[in-house]
Amino acid sequence: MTHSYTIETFALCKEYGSTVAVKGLSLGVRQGEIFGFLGPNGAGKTTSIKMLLGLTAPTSGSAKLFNQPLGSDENRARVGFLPEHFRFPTWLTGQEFLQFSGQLCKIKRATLEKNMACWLDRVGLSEFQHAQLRTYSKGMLQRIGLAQALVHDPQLVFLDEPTSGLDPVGRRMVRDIMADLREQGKTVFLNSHLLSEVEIICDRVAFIKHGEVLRIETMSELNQGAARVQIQAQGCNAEVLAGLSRRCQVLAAQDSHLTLSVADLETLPEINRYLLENGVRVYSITPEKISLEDLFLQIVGTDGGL
Ligand SMILES: Nc1ncnc2c1ncn2[C@@H]1O[C@H](COP(=O)(O)OP(=O)(O)OP(=O)(O)O)[C@@H](O)[C@H]1O
Repeated sequence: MTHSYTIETFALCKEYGSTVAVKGLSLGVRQGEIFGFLGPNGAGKTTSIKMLLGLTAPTSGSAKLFNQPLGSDENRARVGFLPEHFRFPTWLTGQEFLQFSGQLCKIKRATLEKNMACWLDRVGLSEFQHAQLRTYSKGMLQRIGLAQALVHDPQLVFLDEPTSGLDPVGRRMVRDIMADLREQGKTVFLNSHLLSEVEIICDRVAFIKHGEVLRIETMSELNQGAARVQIQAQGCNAEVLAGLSRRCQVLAAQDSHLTLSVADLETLPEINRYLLENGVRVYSITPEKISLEDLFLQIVGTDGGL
């Protein structure tokens, strides 16, 4: 199956003096996916986004957005960006701010008017559109920042910690917006430390550390893949345990409690059948999915990135 890549990077590097912020980043982000970009503090996530946006030049390597070199004028209007630390023009009202952002992308006035009303409503700020941004709360600024990233109807949006400062309702709103964008065939590049949210919404995730991609995972495969399994059963003798070990990894076996590690949840029916055929009385089989947080710590380590 061929994929059309919205983002492709080829050994992208960025050095600041002796600091290597990004070290040979190579990845492809497909059109219509929500791609999570995960890594510890200082891993090079923001620097990578800045290079992709043409805000800072790579030291070496290259990248393409929509099959065009970085920084092309044409791409600028196709891309939206919500930075982590936005310096908002606080003297503007919410509406003026969206108008200004939309005008920078040179979209037609009538389209901009329509999009502004739509996004102000979607982020729950219609009522506050005529108030200056200086009067907005942290969460309201985050909401208007998101509307700003989307008001020109971009094909690709970079969201850097979009839910920081948002209440649970706001977080759900951001997730729903991302899901809608995907539905419309748009691409979302999400930089977030909130792994419980990433887990729910992303299609694929890249783990980076010290400016390098350590691993790329497909979330659906992760959800169906390896798991730890707790089994309550009676009658498991040494012979049965030896047979089990040929089918999966037996992590612990105590009295009537077994802990197994399986490479694929698909092996569970076979394990159940094997136990029953050998006279074991099975009371429960409970798979425990490996959380994205566990995987993050496993791949990136617990030492942090700094
Ligand atoms: N303008 C700069 N000048 C010098 N060093 C920089 C600059 N910007 C980033 N760095 C360094 O590059 C490395 C990567 O920083 P970056 O901000 O990309 O990390 P990050 O993954 O976004 O981190 P966080 O999760 O903390 O936001 C860090 O070591 C940082 O100190």
